[in-house]
Amino acid sequence: KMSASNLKPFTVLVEGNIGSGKTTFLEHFQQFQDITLLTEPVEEWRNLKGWNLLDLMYKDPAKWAMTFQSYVTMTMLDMHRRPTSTPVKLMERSLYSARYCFVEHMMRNGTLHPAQFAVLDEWFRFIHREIPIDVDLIVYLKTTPQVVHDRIKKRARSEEQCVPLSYIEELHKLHEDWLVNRTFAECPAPVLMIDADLDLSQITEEYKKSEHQILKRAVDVVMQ
Ligand SMILES: Cc1cc2cn([C@H]3C[C@H](O)[C@@H](CO)O3)c(=O)nc2[nH]1
Repeated sequence: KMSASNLKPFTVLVEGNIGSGKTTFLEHFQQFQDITLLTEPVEEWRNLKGWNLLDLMYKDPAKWAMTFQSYVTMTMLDMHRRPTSTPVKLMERSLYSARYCFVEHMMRNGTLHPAQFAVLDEWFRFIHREIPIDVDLIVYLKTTPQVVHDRIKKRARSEEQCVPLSYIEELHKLHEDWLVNRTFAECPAPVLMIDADLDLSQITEEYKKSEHQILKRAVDVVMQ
């Protein structure tokens, strides 16, 4: 029974590298009224009381990565905890990709000082232990670094223009280790992989496949 104030909607995390088409994927599901879409709050990261934390972070990572990632953590927790009245909730990225992809990368490459990493890691562990975060499915938009690097250039989001291919490659490897190889971190839900290298015209077929899986699983879960 799909109660109106749905306490535990079927929650899907949409994960993938920068430029992998997450926002486009979410927009595809706007056609369904039974789904709440929560896109990544990039605009909040670009304007917190007038401060563009995203730009500050890209311009001087050593100085601003900690500030940026701690604000990202708060905005992600806000999204996880957002009550929805629909039976299905799609979220762009998560506390998990925040910790296992971005923070992990910034610690490994020395952008985050070990003491800063320790604080962010403790925040993640505390939240993970004390606050129920429900995830039922992860849709992984799998891409190759060169393809998304070209898209980032085309998309021309100003803050990202200096992002080197090496950064995209490292983020790709962390997504693969987390969601595919399962080498270093827990995966909180089953993973549905989508070939997101496909360009817009071809990818709608790919989305339709996931549509069936998402809506079918959602019905199974909610009708239990
Ligand atoms: C959870 C999470 C999302 C996220 C995005 N970003 C960056 C990558 C992109 O340039 C931009 C929008 O996704 O923000 C980041 O540095 N750290 C993040 N952590």
